[in-house]
Amino acid sequence: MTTLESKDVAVGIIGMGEMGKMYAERLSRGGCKRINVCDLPAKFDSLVEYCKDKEGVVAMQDGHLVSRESDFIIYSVEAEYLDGVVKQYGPSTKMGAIVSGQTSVKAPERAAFEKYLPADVHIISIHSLHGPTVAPDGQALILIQHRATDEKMRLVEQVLAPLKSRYVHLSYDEHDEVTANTQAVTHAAFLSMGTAWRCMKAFPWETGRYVGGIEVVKTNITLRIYAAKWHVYAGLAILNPTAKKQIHQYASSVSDLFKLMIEGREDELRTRVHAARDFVFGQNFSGESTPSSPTSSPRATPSSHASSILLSDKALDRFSIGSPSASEPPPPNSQLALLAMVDCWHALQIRPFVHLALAATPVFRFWIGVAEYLFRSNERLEAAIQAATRTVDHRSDDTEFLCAARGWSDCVTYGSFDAYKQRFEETRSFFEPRFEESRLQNTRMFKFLAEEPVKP
Ligand SMILES: NC(=O)C1=CN([C@@H]2O[C@H](COP(=O)(O)OP(=O)(O)OC[C@H]3O[C@@H](n4cnc5c(N)ncnc54)[C@H](OP(=O)(O)O)[C@@H]3O)[C@@H](O)[C@H]2O)C=CC1
Ligand SMILES: O=C(O)C(=O)Cc1ccc(O)cc1
Repeated sequence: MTTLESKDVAVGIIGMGEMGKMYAERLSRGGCKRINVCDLPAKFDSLVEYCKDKEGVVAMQDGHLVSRESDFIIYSVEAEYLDGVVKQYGPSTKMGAIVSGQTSVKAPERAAFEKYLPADVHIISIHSLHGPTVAPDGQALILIQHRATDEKMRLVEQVLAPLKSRYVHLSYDEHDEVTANTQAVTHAAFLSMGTAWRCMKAFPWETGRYVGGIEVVKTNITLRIYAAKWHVYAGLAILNPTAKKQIHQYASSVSDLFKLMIEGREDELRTRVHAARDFVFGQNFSGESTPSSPTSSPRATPSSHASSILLSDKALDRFSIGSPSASEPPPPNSQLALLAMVDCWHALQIRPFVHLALAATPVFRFWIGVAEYLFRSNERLEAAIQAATRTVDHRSDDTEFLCAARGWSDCVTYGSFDAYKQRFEETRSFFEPRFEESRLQNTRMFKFLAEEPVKP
């Protein structure tokens, strides 16, 4: 049998949604000679129209035809439907082909592949750690060599080279653990902020309370998530068993800290927040550090937090949306969402900077960046702790935030896609009139992040 060279590999894509299209376009522009694609048979005519001006991209009626004619087949469908789609088309896979999946959660993908694919095909899964509107260049692309020779692995690396992504080799289990720690719990925080603001019945940048600096990141990313497809977030949270645990801990951290806040237990709050800070950011994180807390983990070594993003207020202000009318500076924010995030990482012994170096999405990079902005300054952290226990400016928002975090956690724990969709769409409708404006600012803000080197 002759060895297939990457230039002769016929790629197949089943599911021509946003990610499928992004891959087809990149591979076509990169010189891939043949890319067989399909979506649902009912959308065949529009797919033919789409393929017209794409060199080498061939529309097919269904996944049977794609599977029979392709050497490297990528399933790029909703996580919830993957099992059924692989069941349907998997048995038609060409003998000796490599089968892959783009799904954001791998446990169900692995189960479906092992169950339905013929024994004579190879399995190498993939996952681009960015959304379809972010250029893949330099972004992490996870590769999972599950049932394949090293030679097939090299072939996949060559075929995907036009994406110019940074390859990260993981196992299926490692993938799901890392993405639960990075994506799922991060999304839970932003989804909860969005729900809370919707329940407050006001755009956050118009209340005078979420203006400038890291508040800009919070509002922009929240709107970015709600403008995207709900099934992507639902799938990676509901179908990843590790994610349930992380999201539940996040809600518990929000609840624990909120109770300390409203009961005015400032010292206890400070001790807990400092312990979390010391674990995540290390005890000697800056010249302004307070003495280490007795409860801090001995495992918090400087090497575990080697990289930082170091956002600055001024850099972020220019990405604001709306025209905040507040004539006075906003009242200090209790920063419950961020305090709880770092507390959650501490409770679960998660080292976010390890994930940052390994396999971070752009959204996660921003989220660590804002956490770091708050936690690496004693002055800012102390202002948040005092605002949390001594002022009531953010109490209503924080009350809604707690309800929202619990609500998202329950929804994920119960595993209800319908409830998830309904929750998501209620908040999506609230923010929708401002999506276009925030899309423009998000594009600029993410470009800024891409150009800003992670500082050693
Ligand atoms: N969007 C993102 O940011 C990222 C997504 N991913 C993952 O990639 C996968 C695809 O996501 P994305 O492209 O965003 O989602 P989309 O909804 O845009 O695309 C999925 C496509 O698959 C189609 N489809 C469903 N069933 C079949 C079938 N039986 N045969 C052929 N096509 C079918 C869908 O049709 P219909 O809409 O009619 O159901 C849709 O067009 C998901 O698993 C997601 O988790 C990974 C990285 C990033
Ligand atoms: O960066 C994020 O977390 C996003 O929201 C975009 C995203 C969504 C799903 C993925 O599987 C990968 C990236």
